[in-house]
Amino acid sequence: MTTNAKYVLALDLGTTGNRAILFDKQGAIAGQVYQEFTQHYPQPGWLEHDPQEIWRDTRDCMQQVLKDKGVSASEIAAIGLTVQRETCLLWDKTTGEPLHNAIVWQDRRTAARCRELSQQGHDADIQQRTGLVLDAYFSATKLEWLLNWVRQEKPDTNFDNVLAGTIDTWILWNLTGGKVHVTDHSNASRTMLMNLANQDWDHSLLDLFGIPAQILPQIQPSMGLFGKTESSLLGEEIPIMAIFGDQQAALFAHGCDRPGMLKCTYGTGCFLISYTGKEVTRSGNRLLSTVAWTKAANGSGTDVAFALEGAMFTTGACIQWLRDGLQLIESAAETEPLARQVEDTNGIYFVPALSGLGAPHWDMSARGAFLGITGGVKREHMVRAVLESIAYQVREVVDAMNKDGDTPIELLKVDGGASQNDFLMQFQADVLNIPVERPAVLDATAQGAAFGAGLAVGFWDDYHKLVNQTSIERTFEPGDGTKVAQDNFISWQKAVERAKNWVK
Ligand SMILES: Nc1ncnc2c1ncn2[C@@H]1O[C@H](COP(=O)(O)OP(=O)(O)O)[C@@H](O)[C@H]1O
Ligand SMILES: O=P(O)(O)OC[C@H](O)CO
Repeated sequence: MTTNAKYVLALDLGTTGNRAILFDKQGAIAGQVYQEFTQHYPQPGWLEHDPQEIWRDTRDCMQQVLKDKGVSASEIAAIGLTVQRETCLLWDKTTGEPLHNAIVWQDRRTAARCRELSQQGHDADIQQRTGLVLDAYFSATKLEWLLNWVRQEKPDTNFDNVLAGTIDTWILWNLTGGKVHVTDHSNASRTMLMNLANQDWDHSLLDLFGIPAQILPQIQPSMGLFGKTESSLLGEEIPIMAIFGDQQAALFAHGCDRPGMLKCTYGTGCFLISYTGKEVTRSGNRLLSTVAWTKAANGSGTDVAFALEGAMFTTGACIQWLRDGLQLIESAAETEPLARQVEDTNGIYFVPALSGLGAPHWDMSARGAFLGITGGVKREHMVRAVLESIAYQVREVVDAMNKDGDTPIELLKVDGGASQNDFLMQFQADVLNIPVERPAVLDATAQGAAFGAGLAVGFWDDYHKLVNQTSIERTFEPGDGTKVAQDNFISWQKAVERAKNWVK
């Protein structure tokens, strides 16, 4: 680390947009640049991203934030990278060209393949090995699909030149000028190809999905040196010192490093994660066992922290759909005043299953629905019903976590883009009947990546001091709406049952 290091640079590459954020020595945001990017929907239930667009935006955001703030590369101690998980791609290492768009975690094109694997009796074995529920959400069947597509559409492809990876691996490879092909344990644990017991690629699963081991990246601890940026990128080499899946990064930023501590991130989807300790904990209620983060142990080996997770696929994505699909609103922020203009939803319920349902249902064939529409329903009711449905989903996952754990959840720590919606947060506190605590820095994913990188490079030295200085901006206490919200939750669950198994 250079002596004049003043910042850590976090690259937070989400499903909706990419961000570069500078964090100063106090752990506060010193500057940021954000760019939303294109969602490609080639068929119903499919979703792709252009990997080159993600890389270009990442590079531009990085260069722009330095320029805006007049910061030089020598002032950056390290880079921390955090990404949307499971989304994966193949590329040619000689040309750097992707062979196909990246298939996004929300994409359901491999649902039939998952059902086939389930009929063949693979569920329990896959869950035992990976901690995950057999579902199209994870990378394994997406990579299988991509490989089959290449074999069919580009039969001359030389697979010795093909590399595979999740978004962290793709960006790391580009940041390092094509030198480093690596991922970290938190991202690898979401591929459905990593064995939780030894945190390495599971060869029987690679065989099952027909994935050649040599195209996969090496797996490294989440905190430690991954490589250095190519000097032409920012003027000087900068070490990349941390990589996390974005949801695990947020857990790290919230200081959740003791069993029972948990957080919920409200982004494109909602992800409730609870730190469980140094051993794998298994859920009896269809939650995922996953790696929280890892670091090289003193001496030898790796220290591994595990978590339980409830993943809800489309929450902020439904707000984007109101804006871009239905064109019912002009901005996400507008949902709050609109929802407040009406007393209730006028009897309608929204099922936010735009990409099927994740935890605790795991129904790949559920689809979104408005139920209970009558002639008096206005756009304000529809907007309100969408916001309420986000909170109801979180309630279902909190219920599942409560069934799994010995101690009931008494507080929900939140973050993410949609957590800035006060109406939603108050409704969340009401429907859970517990307080909801919102930090001043809503981008906990970026903060987690920065903290991991800064601690690994010695820019900061005390994790607990760092996370404790993050201030709470507001706590939402359960209010007058609690009884009604809880009654309506029961009706909403009935609506969800109607929308399940929709696509045959
Ligand atoms: N005020 C708001 N009310 C509701 N949703 C919001 C609000 N602001 C942002 N969002 C939603 O939050 C999401 C973006 O949050 P972010 O944490 O950046 O997501 P990601 O990391 O998935 O890209 C978008 O889906 C957007 O619609
Ligand atoms: O893009 P986000 O922040 O909603 O996160 C996406 C998750 O990582 C998908 O598992």
